[in-house]
Amino acid sequence: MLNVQQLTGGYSGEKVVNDISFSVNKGELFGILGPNGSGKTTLLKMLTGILPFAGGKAYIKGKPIEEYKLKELAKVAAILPQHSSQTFSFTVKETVSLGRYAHQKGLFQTWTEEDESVVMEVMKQTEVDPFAHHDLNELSGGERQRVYLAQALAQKPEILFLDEPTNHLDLSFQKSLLDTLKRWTKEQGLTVVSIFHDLNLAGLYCDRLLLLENGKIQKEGLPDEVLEEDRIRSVYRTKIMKQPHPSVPAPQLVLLPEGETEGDLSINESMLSFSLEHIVLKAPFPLKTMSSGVVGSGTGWHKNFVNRHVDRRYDCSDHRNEMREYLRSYNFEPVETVGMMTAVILEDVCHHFYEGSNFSVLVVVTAGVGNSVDASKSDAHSSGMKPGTINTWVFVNGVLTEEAYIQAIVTASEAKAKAMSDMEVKDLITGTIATGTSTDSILIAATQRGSGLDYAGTITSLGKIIGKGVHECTCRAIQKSRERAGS
Ligand SMILES: Nc1ncnc2c1ncn2[C@@H]1O[C@H](COP(=O)(O)OP(=O)(O)OP(=O)(O)O)[C@@H](O)[C@H]1O
Repeated sequence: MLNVQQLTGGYSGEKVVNDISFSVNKGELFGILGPNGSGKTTLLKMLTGILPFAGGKAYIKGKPIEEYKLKELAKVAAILPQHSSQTFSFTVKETVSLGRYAHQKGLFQTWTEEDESVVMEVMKQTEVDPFAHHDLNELSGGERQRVYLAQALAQKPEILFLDEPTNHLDLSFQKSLLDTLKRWTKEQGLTVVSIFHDLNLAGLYCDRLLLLENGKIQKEGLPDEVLEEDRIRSVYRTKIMKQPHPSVPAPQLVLLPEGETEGDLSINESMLSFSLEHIVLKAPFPLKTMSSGVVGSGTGWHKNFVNRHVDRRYDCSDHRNEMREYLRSYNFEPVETVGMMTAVILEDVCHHFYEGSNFSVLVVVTAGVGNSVDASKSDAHSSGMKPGTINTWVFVNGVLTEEAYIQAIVTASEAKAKAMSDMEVKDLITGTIATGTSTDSILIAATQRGSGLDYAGTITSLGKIIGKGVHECTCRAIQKSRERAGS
C-alpha cells in the first residue's frame, strides 16, 4: 500500500528526515515513534503531499505520491494532523462534510445521498453525532479531535495518516478509537500509519513500528523488537523498564521515577508484632511481593503483612471478601496488604533474621501438620478448601530480579518439603512422608533497595540462606506445634 525509498526532506533546504525506507502493507496498523523533534510530523507531511521531497521516492498503491493530483490523492489518503484548527465557525456536521470534497463531482459540487449517508455514518462511528449541529468552537479538545477524525474518515480513504490521534482524548476514547481503527484494518483492509507518543498504546495496537531518532530510522520491526528496554532508554534518554502486558502478548514500558529507591532501611524482626489473632509485619515502605496470600496474591507492592488465625471450622465460601473486611476492621488497607490465614496457634510461630554478605533475610513460619499431604499422592485426598497450615514469609533486604523471586519460591518450597521429611511428618491418608499441607501459602517480599540479587537457587548465596532459614524455622514451628498437641 505504501512504499518509501530513501526519503529525504525538510524545510528550506535543511534536511530534517534522512534516507528513510520502509513499506506498509494493506490492512496494517503501522506506528511511527520518536522523541520530540525526531522528524515524525515532517515525514508524515511528506507522505501526504504537504512537503516536497529533497530526495528518494514514496509510492501509494504503486504510484509515486508526487504524480497524484490533489483531489485524486484525497480519495485514497486522508490525514488527521496534530493540531487541527479552522478560523471560520462551522458546525460539526459542516466540518465533517468537508471531508467529502474529493468525492464530489461536477462544477457545482452537488451533495449526493451517498455523501449524506457517509457523513452520518462516520459521525456515528466517532460518536460526535449528538453534537452534529453544534458550533465546533463550543466543543472540548477531545470532542473536536473526534470531529476531525470523522472528517478524515468521510474521505473514505484506503490509507489513513494520523498524527497523534489520541492527543486530547480521555482513556476511554483512546481505547475506543484504537479498537475501532484496529477493527477497520482487519475487517475493511484500511491501512493506518500513525504517529504515537504513547509507546504502550503503540505496542498494544500496532502491527509494526518505526522508531525515528534525529531524522533517521533507529529501528523498524515488530513492537517487541522496537520497544526494547535499552533502545528506548537510549533514544528517549530516560529510565524505563519493560514488562509484559498482564493479559495480552504486548510489551509495556514503565517510567522509573528518580529518588524513589534511595535510602537503606532494612526489614527486621522489630517490625513484627504478635497477638493470638494475627501476626503482623508493618514495613516502613511498600515491598515488592510475590505471594499466594488470600489477599494481595500474585505480584505487587505491599507494606502490611498479616497472618491471621482462623478456627478450624472457618467457613471458606467467600474467604477473600471476608478477609478484606477483617483487614479493614484492623485498619489494614487491603490494597496495601498481603493477608494469609492459618488454623495454627500463632504462639508457635518461628522467625529468624539471617545476615548474608551484602543482603539479609527475615524468615517467618507458622506450621501445623494436621492437614499434611504428600504432593506426589495428593489425588488420594478430597479437594475441599481448608485454611492453610504452613504459611512461609521470606523478606529479603535487597533487589531481586523476577527470576530470583521465582527461584526463591522454589528454594523455600524445597526447604519446607525437606523439613517435613526430617520431622517425619506423614500424610495421614497415604501413610507416606508429606511434602507440605493442602493449602500452604508463601510470600517472597523484597525491599528492592541495596544490593542486586539476580538469582535465588540453592547454589547462590541468597538461595543458601533462604533454604537454611525456611528449613530451620519450619522444623522449629512443627516441633512447637507437636509439643502443644502432646501437652
Ligand atoms: N515549518 C517548519 N520550518 C522549519 N523547521 C521546522 C518546521 N517544522 C518542524 N521543523 C523542525 O524540524 C524538526 C522535526 O520536527 P517534527 O515536527 O517533524 O518533529 P516531531 O518528531 O514530529 O516532533 P514532536 O514529537 O515534537 O511533534 C524540528 O527540529 C523542528 O524544529
